[in-house]
Amino acid sequence: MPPSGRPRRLFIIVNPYGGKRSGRNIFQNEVLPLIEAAGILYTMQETKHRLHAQEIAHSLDLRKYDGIVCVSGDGVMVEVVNGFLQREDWETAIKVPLGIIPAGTGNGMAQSLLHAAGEPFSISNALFAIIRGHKRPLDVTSVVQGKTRFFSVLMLTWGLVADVDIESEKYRWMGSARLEFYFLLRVMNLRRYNGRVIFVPAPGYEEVGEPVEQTTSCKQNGISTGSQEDKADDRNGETSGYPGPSIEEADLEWRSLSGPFVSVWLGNVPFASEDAMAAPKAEFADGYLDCAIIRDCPRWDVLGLMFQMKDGAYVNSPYVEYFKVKAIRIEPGMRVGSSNKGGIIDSDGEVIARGDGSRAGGEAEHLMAYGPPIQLTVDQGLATIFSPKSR
Ligand SMILES: Nc1ncnc2c1ncn2[C@@H]1O[C@H](COP(=O)(O)OP(=O)(O)OP(=O)(O)O)[C@@H](O)[C@H]1O
Repeated sequence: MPPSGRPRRLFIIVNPYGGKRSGRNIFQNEVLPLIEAAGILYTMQETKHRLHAQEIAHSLDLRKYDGIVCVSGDGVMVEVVNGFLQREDWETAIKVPLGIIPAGTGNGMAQSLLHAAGEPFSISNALFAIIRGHKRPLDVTSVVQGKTRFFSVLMLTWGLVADVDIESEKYRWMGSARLEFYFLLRVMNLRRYNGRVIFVPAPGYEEVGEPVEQTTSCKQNGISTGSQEDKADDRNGETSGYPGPSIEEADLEWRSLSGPFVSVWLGNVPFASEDAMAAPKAEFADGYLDCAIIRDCPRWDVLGLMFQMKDGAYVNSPYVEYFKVKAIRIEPGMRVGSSNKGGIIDSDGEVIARGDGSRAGGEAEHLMAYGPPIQLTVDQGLATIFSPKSR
């Protein structure tokens, strides 16, 4: 990379399938002319299937490029992060700057970056950020259950939001109205999930929830902690690459909130999509996750909260508990009134656990089981992302 920080050589991954299937057009008509005018050399590759971007990021010769740009939704960029962190040379790989040109349904990262710099959401603004070469560090969250890991840079949802996002897929023929339609259906028949979240609060949030007696260790809960022992297991076992941050249980003050929950939303960046500011106080590299949790809430108030999502004002409601954590463990339970129906846990658009007894047509087996605890730990500023210069 030249001293100016401007990239000279980029690897560009285009998802022709995401969003309105416009990735290829956006690349040809909006990205290519500006990349060429800026004198940037590039290699372009279209994704051919799910997890293709992860495979590319896992095997690419990164010495040849100053950055990897995704013309896609958030999902493909998250695959790239996971591919980087599964490499033997993950420590170098994860420092390769990522760029995002919004071409998906969920464009939360692009909107978060542009909004933070006071710039309107547009493809050209996202592209200028990459060409200018400004960068910022980005937190990476390790989502862990036993020896299974997923790396997230955006969010994790359990309860109402995950149910609406995932279960409304069957109404895709409605276009974007499917989300509002299904949300209304869910509000009229509001589900609440039993369970508990335990967490290490960020400074300033030490009073949230109840203190937890530290008698159960992560190990007993089936959580791999990134300890020396786990790192040895990783070397011998199926996992190579980044083992996740190390957390020393005994030194941490854990607190808890018990369900039932209507919605649990954990965010690393402010926007979940172009028009949903789910975590208004989230920062890219503060080393914390923002939690917005709704427990008891009358159903028509839930509806009101959704109308205040655009600018993040919903977090001021007395029905929303909003706080920051360094680590959080979700212990997901069954729906209130049911002994066998659990919910959905979705991280960065990927269903990672599903306890509702169904598997949508063609959906791959889920990464994690619904029921055992799932732990999230944040690694401050581990990744790097091209970003418009902050104000
Ligand atoms: N050629 C392809 N065929 C099918 N799926 C693909 C292809 N290329 C990528 N994918 C998958 O498409 C999914 C969504 O991609 P992307 O991140 O671009 O959009 P999104 O906004 O997250 O989701 P979507 O627009 O599909 O709702 C990813 O899980 C990715 O693995």
